[in-house]
Amino acid sequence: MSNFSCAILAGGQSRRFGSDKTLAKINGKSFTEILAEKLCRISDDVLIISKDSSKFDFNVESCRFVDDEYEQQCPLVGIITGLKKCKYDTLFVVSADSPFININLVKEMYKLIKNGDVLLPVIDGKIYTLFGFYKKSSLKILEFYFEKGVYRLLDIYDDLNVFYLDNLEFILEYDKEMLSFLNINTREDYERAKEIAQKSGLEI
Ligand SMILES: Nc1nc2c(ncn2[C@@H]2O[C@H](COP(=O)(O)OP(=O)(O)OP(=O)(O)O)[C@@H](O)[C@H]2O)c(=O)[nH]1
Repeated sequence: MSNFSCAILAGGQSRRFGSDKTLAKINGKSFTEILAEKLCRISDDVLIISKDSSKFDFNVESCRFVDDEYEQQCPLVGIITGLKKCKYDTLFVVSADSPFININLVKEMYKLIKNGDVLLPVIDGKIYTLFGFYKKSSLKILEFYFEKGVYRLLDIYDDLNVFYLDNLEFILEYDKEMLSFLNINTREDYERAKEIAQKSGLEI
């Protein structure tokens, strides 16, 4: 087991999806449950963070359901809640709409964290804010911005020591198809995800 906690952010509004996407299923399991099962293989402290944990109807060993500390709707709230409640100093953060994450990539990324506050992958210039590691050392700054009403993560990183993992080869070594970065935002994304799961026979 690794020495980091994991937070599955499952508290969004799913406006583009049209219904709560964190409960949408592939092969009979919700995205959230698929992620919980994967992450509990690499961490003994997995938090499923949402606005109302009673919406979930599954249980996975070493996973805890946690309610957001604040009512505002944004991933920043989920991250702050996770950092306050997690057992380890380092928290892997992932959005609940990414059921295809590769846990070997997550483990290898963790090894790259040295003294920084945050580690985030960058692909084709895009920063993946919800597939990365956040240390407890980032909490004060995150809360400071939240209290000022700045909720957009990209507006906060300048004040944190962020390690940007801008190394495509490294990522491809563990996740050839880069499915870790596939977010399911719309119904079209959902249909595509079901096809991917079926075609590749992927263990998702
Ligand atoms: N815990 C928690 N997670 C959140 C919150 N807001 C968004 N998330 C999660 O953050 C991830 C990214 O959210 P988005 O896809 O940008 O937003 P969304 O509200 O889910 O979807 P849209 O309404 O279509 O933008 C998703 O996994 C959400 O469930 C929040 O307030 N609390």
